[in-house]
Amino acid sequence: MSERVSNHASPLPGDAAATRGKGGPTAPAAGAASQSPRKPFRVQHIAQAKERGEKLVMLTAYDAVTSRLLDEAGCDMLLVGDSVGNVMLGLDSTLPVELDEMVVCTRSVARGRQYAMVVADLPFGSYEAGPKQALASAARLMKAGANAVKLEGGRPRAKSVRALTQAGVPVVGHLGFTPQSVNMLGGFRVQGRGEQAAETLLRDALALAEAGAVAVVLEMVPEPVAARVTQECPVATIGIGAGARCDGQVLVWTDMAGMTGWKPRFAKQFGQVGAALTQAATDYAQAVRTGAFPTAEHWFEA
Ligand SMILES: Nc1nc2c(c(=O)[nH]1)N[C@@H](CNc1ccc(C(=O)N[C@@H](CCC(=O)O)C(=O)O)cc1)CN2
Ligand SMILES: CC(C)(CO)C(=O)C(=O)O
Ligand SMILES: [Mg+2]
Repeated sequence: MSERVSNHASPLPGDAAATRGKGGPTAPAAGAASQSPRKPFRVQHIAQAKERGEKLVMLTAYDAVTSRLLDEAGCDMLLVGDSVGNVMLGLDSTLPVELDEMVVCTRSVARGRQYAMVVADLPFGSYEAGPKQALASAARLMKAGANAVKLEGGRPRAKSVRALTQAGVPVVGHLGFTPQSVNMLGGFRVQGRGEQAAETLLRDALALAEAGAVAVVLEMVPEPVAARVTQECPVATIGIGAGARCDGQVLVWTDMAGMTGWKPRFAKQFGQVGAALTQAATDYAQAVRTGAFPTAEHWFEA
């Protein structure tokens, strides 16, 4: 059985914590005798998935603890998104996020996972000046443990995508609504509506693929347009608010897990982790105040 299929087998069976970190990245999961062991998801598996019609699964992650949990869930790729600005830093856009901050998050996520491929966003201002700047910034993310970088934009980025690719840095593109350009795009709006805009989007995707991009994220693109790009573009598309006919899907993990009250319309809550966390903290607070915690098992005798 192929490597790729094994990545779709259920994640670490049994007690994942017990097997974690003991045998290195290709260690077979305990009790998986009939299945081939899960192997690290690598760049060639992206093309393999598109070819076979197997969906790519990507979530964002910003720290080691979350990285470990999402890796155990069987995610193919973890995106260290500049959405860390919105989600973790309390900002209202991704623009203020610094490369130094992305480096810290990337290092944390890379340490937390075992199998998932780590893709790190190049933040606003760290690559737009051209291939030299893009390579210098990407190198910092790769040294921090990223396996690929993501950058926003189409044809104007083609030269940089080529330079990074030739330097050994896999690049994921990002088209449609590109949050770093929110000021130019005039708000959080669907992109690629209308024949001409759709054509532009397709040309941008083809240019990124031609320049060596290994995948392209499509954000807030009309469903039929994303489907057409997916069909005509030789590299995998990963959609967010772009319909089900993309080669894969990505969501911001806190949106997916139900950590916040607000979420974009394109996100779905697959759990109520926010409510669970609040409940746990409420129980803790009550236990402290009533003296129910700690008890002897949590303290030390002389
Ligand atoms: N947490 C969260 N933060 C994010 C993203 C995310 O994925 N989730 N992704 C990036 C930003 N992208 C968006 C995309 C859309 C919106 C948005 O505000 N959408 C409105 C309006 C959309 C419309 O109809 O035009 C809605 O109701 O869904 C906000 C940030 C970075 N920050
Ligand atoms: C997931 C995605 C594509 C949303 O804009 C992203 O780039 C991020 O989280 O930073
Ligand atoms: Mg981003």
